[in-house]
Amino acid sequence: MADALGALLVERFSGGSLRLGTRTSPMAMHQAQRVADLIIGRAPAVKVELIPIKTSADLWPGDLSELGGKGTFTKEIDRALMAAQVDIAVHCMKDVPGDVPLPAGTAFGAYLPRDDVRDVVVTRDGSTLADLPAGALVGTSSVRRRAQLGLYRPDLRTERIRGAVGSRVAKLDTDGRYDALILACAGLARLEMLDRVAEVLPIEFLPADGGRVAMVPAVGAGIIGIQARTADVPVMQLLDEFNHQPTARDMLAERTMLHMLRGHCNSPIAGYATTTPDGQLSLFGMVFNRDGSAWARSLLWGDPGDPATLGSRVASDLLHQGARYLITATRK
Ligand SMILES: NCc1[nH]cc(CCC(=O)O)c1CC(=O)O
Repeated sequence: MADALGALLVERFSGGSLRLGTRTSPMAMHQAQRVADLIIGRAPAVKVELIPIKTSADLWPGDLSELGGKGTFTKEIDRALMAAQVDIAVHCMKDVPGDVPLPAGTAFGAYLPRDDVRDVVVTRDGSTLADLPAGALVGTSSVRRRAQLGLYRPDLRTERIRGAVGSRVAKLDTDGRYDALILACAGLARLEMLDRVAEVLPIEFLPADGGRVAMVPAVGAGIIGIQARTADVPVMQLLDEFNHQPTARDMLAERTMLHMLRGHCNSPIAGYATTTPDGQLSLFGMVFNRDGSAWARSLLWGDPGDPATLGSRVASDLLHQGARYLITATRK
């Protein structure tokens, strides 16, 4: 069979290379290389070039909420994509804002199969959260993680820690300030640092589980999305071949919920969709106040053919429970 798309891509990039925009951290570069390898595997005649782009979030050492919040991880890359300085952009979906529309004329054409969604505990000596005494200091910049720690372990203290994942772990090891970090399992896996995982946190609180701290994942956790210009037909067709349907379903359910909650980047919102063994799509959503002492939660099932409806049902349920109040109360 003639490879029509292959030929189309060769023609499209005959004058140069397919340029892939990415953030510059080791984790981002690893993800970008994964996407580059996929493209090279599919269309070996097309040259692929990684274009590392520093975003305002990477350049700003302080609190992200002071930077204006919206899209600090994506703004500069969005701009390069719209100006056709890059042809695709690779993002952690967790970092793509839910309260602003995607830049006009761009869309996520592919989601790669979802990686582990769970958060993990990293300590110097491998001790778990249960081992940490009252007053121990946990490093995390995530309002979602802080609220859930507050809900289950209000005796622990938390403090913001920023920077690339590898440098956070180095800081934990060397400066003795933090007793533990909470990080994404997927990020550590991409950095080949899974040996540092002291405890994988469950995504649900189960008394039978010894009452361990639960961490409902962030919307989009473990999902790499590939964005392109919708008018760029050959590229959009290529992305469509890479798109993993079950992951795309999860993503649509979770992000519909996030849009309807109008969550800003500083709102403690968690959401996790998955296909259950009986073929239904489930979505678990939670919204917290800052210290986790107040929250709303919803778990609903729906038709896997219509993830958006499930997302909006869970959002409505959360809104009926006062989610909007929780979100506005956490806005700075
Ligand atoms: N906010 C940073 C960020 N964005 C995505 C990941 C990990 C990979 C993922 O969940 O997609 C991380 C690191 C972390 O939270 O520890």
